[in-house]
Amino acid sequence: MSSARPVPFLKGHGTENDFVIIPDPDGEFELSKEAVARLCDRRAGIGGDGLLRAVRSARHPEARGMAGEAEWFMDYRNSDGSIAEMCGNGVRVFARHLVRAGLAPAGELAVATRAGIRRVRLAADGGGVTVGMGRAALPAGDVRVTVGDRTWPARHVNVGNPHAVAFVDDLAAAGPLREAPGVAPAAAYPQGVNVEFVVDRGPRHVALRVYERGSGETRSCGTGACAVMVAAARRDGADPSADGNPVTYTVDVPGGRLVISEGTDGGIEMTGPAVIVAEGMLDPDLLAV
Ligand SMILES: N[C@@H](CCC[C@H](N)C(=O)O)C(=O)O
Repeated sequence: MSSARPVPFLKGHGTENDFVIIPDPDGEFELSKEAVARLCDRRAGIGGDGLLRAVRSARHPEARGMAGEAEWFMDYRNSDGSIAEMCGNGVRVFARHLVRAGLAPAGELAVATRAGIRRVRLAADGGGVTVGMGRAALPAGDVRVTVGDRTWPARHVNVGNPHAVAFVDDLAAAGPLREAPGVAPAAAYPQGVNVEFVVDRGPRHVALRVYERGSGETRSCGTGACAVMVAAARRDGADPSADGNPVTYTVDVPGGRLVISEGTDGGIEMTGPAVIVAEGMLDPDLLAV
């Protein structure tokens, strides 16, 4: 242990997509890729699908321009230490942490992310958390997802981060997902991609498995669930901005359930749980890797 002070951390999850949270209001910590991977390691660290660093927007170069609207910046990292634009489950957990720690009032709060500002609604005493996830973009062009000798057509959906959504007959058909599925054409996703496999469960009710860029298969992905909702709505002929009616889908993930709506302005809202399960102190050497 070095002479540096221990560093506070928390652990939380949203539909079992789990995160290490590092409060860093003044942006003091240089978190290397290696340090994040170590913290997210389930044996050598705390363990998590990703890491959320809570920095005041005014103290982070990527968020300074949003500081007037959003006091806090969610610096999100995948478990391999790579940076991502946005995390839908993470932003709910992030908001839960801020309110629980008295750093933001319950009600509506704006969070700065690399994909822009996200507005989150939550009560002080727990319950579901609702996030305005912005609009989805659906770039044209055919995309295909391959696992072993199976290939499925997929829909390219961007909800701040990139997704390939494949409708399948059976979630087990994707196999154990120990490796990233193949996605073609690679040029469609120059920064890599998150892949969702989806089955129908009933009218406007789907279930998914996800292989996340930078984290592998996880128990849930909030942005992935939003991408799936939009892909399912378009497949089902529902386009709220063209039809004038909002559309709501229930999206089951291995770790729980998310409810997702697309409004007539194209804005997506996601509601789901956000739980803090532990807090403690880290050996500062872990951050210095
Ligand atoms: N689990 C997240 C998504 C995290 C980022 C993703 N792996 C990426 O690299 O884009 C979610 O809940 O949205």
